[in-house]
Amino acid sequence: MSEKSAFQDNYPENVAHCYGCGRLNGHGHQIKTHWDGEESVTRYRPEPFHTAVPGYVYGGLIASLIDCHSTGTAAAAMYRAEGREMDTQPAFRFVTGSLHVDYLKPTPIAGPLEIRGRVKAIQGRKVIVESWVLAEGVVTARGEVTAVQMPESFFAAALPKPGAPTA
Ligand SMILES: CCCCCCCCCC(=O)SCCNC(=O)CCNC(=O)[C@H](O)C(C)(C)COP(=O)(O)OP(=O)(O)OC[C@H]1O[C@@H](n2cnc3c(N)ncnc32)[C@H](O)[C@@H]1OP(=O)(O)O
Repeated sequence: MSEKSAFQDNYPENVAHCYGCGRLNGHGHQIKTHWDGEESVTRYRPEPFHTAVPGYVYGGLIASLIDCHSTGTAAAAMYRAEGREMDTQPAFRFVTGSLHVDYLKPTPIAGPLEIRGRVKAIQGRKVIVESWVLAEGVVTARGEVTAVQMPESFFAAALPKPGAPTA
């Protein structure tokens, strides 16, 4: 992996459609996360339609940014722990087990946001990541995600059952 490529650019194609972080989801946020020393960092510019109260960002977007920033950080941390590049096999794939967000201050919608994360613990198949959202250097939200390595059954469950009606 080049130092410049984002964590999400290395996700295998079959997990690259996530609304928050999938590079193959044209309707999604397509966040890009990198290491900055021991911290991970994502920069994201909200759009006017991400409004909660005029002038401020919708909390669901903030939760989504924390979520995908943190699951990406979890995956990158597991590669780091094994001394492996993110484009090597077998791939680590993480999903959200739990997502907690504290909204500390209204988040201004004008200007870019920075999401920063730090790994609190790696425990077996689980990585706990603490993340912060900053607007103009001020922390407006804090989150904690327990990311769990995705079991293979996750893929099987997503496949339509033979004979099942389609929407
Ligand atoms: C890197 C590529 C990533 C690309 C996609 C990123 C998308 C990320 C953002 C998302 O939106 S993901 C979608 C939302 N999340 C889900 O739909 C997950 C639904 N839940 C599940 O599929 C399963 O419950 C889960 C995979 C999370 C856990 O099932 P397992 O059968 O693997 O759990 P298991 O019982 O073996 O527990 C493994 C460890 O995780 C812990 N754990 C399980 N569920 C948890 C939970 N919900 N919260 C916190 N911890 C949890 C569990 O306690 C245990 O810890 P310990 O080893 O310390 O005992």
